[in-house]
Amino acid sequence: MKISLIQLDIAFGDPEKNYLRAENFIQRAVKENPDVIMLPELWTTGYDLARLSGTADDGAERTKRFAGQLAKANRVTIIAGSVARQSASQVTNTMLVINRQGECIKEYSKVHLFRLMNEDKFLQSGDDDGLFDLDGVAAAGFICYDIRFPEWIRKHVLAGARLLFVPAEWPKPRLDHWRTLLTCRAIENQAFVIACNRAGKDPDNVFAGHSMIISPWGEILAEAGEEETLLTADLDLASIVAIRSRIPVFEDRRPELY
Ligand SMILES: NC(=O)CCC(=O)C(=O)O
Repeated sequence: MKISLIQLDIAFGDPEKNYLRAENFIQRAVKENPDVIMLPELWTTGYDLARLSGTADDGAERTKRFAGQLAKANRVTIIAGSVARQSASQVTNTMLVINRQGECIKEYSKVHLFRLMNEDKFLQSGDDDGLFDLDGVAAAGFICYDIRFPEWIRKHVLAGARLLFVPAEWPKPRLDHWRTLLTCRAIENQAFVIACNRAGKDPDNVFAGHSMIISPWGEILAEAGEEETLLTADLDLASIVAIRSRIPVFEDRRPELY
C-alpha cells in the first residue's frame, strides 16, 4: 500500500487559499500513484478558532465534495485531514475519509480537545470511534493530541485496526514528543503509524512539520523536514504478521491484571 502525505503550509482562516493549495498538491501526489493521500488537521482554516462562525464547513459538505471529486477522478482514497465541521449547534474537529468512489465513508471527531490551543473554548469533542475499512484493511484515525492517550489507540487496535492515521497541527517546541509518541504508538501496537503534520506558522505557533510514516517495528519509513512538502512511502502489510509472531505482545497481554 502506497501512502502520500501532504504536509501543507495552511493559510490562517482562509479556506479559499487552502482548497486551492491542497488541490495543487493532490494533483502532484496522484502522479506517484498512491493508494491513499492524506492532509493535516484543520487544514481549511488552521487554528483561527475565533472566526469559525464564518469559516467552518457546514456539515463538512464542501470538503466532502472537494475531496470526493478528486478521489473519484483519480481512484484514490483521500483522508481529508480534519476540518472544522459546523452542525446545528456546535463545531467539531472532524476527520473525513473519502473512498475511491468519492464517497465519505467515515467522519471521526477529535475526542481529546487540546486546551493549550483553546480547542475547549471553541469546539465540541466527539464520542465515537475512529475505525474504518481501507481497501479491506482495518484502519483507524486519531487527531493530533489524541496520540497522548494510549488507551484510546489500543482500544482501536484491539478492535482490529492495523493502520493508524494521524492528521495533526503539532507545534515545533514539542517536536521530540511528537516523534517519541508516534514511534511508541507504532511499537506498542505493532501497527503502522501514518502521521501528517502541517508546515509553517500561525499568529501563535510555529509548527513542527516532520510528518512520519512508521512501521510496526518502529522503523521510520519516511520523515519530512519542516517545510511544506509531499511525503510518500510504501507499506509492507505482511510485516505486521511477521512482527506479531516474533514478539507476540497480543497473546502475552494479561488483561485480567489491568
Ligand atoms: N493540535 C493539537 O492537538 C496539538 C497537540 C499538541 O501540540 C500536544 O503537545 O499534544
